Amino acid sequence: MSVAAVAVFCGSRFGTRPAFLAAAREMGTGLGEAGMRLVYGGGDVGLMGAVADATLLAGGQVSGVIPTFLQSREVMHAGVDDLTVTDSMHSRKQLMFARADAFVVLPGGLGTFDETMEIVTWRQLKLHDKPIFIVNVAGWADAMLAMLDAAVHDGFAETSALALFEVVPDVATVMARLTATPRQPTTEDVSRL
Ligand SMILES: Nc1ncnc2c1ncn2[C@@H]1O[C@H](COP(=O)(O)O)[C@@H](O)[C@H]1O
Repeated sequence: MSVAAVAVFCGSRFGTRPAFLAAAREMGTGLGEAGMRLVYGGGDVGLMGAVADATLLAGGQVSGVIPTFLQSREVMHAGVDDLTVTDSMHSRKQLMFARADAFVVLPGGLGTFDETMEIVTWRQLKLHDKPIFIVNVAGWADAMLAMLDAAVHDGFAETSALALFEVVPDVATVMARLTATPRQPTTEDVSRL
């Protein structure tokens, strides 16, 4: 069975290039059409909102997880099937992790970098073994990937750290990989965080 639920990390802004919004919409449409549930940050802003809107438009299911203090800043999405309000950023991230079988990173800013590094380092610590895909739309992730390469070059990470995630060029490729990826167990992972 392929993955059932996919957490998407991406920007709360649209970014400057049209390719970013196009990728977010394509991602949401792909998940909806594939019958995979979107797990995301629960906001109705930027690329986050665009992924959720496109998933819903394609007939898909959406789980949003938003902390109380961001409810107004990220404009909690009123249209999602299942919206959970958490008491902290940490519990938001933990719940998103628990609900997802795989992680997809689309273009974004500091929050997206934080979420990406956390889920990668949790895998490095063997707290989970769920697949992580970084979609390098229009090269937006080049600088982040260069930083990781530098960590290996400078002796702060093993070369094997670069295999904790997979870099794909576009949404079509990540959808093909998600479809081919068997579902991983979820509950045991959560209890160790
Ligand atoms: N420090 C943060 N840790 C986790 N998540 C964060 C943090 N700062 C912002 N976020 C969330 O990430 C997404 C995207 O943020 P961008 O900065 O636009 O990439 C958003 O839901 C933030 O709440």
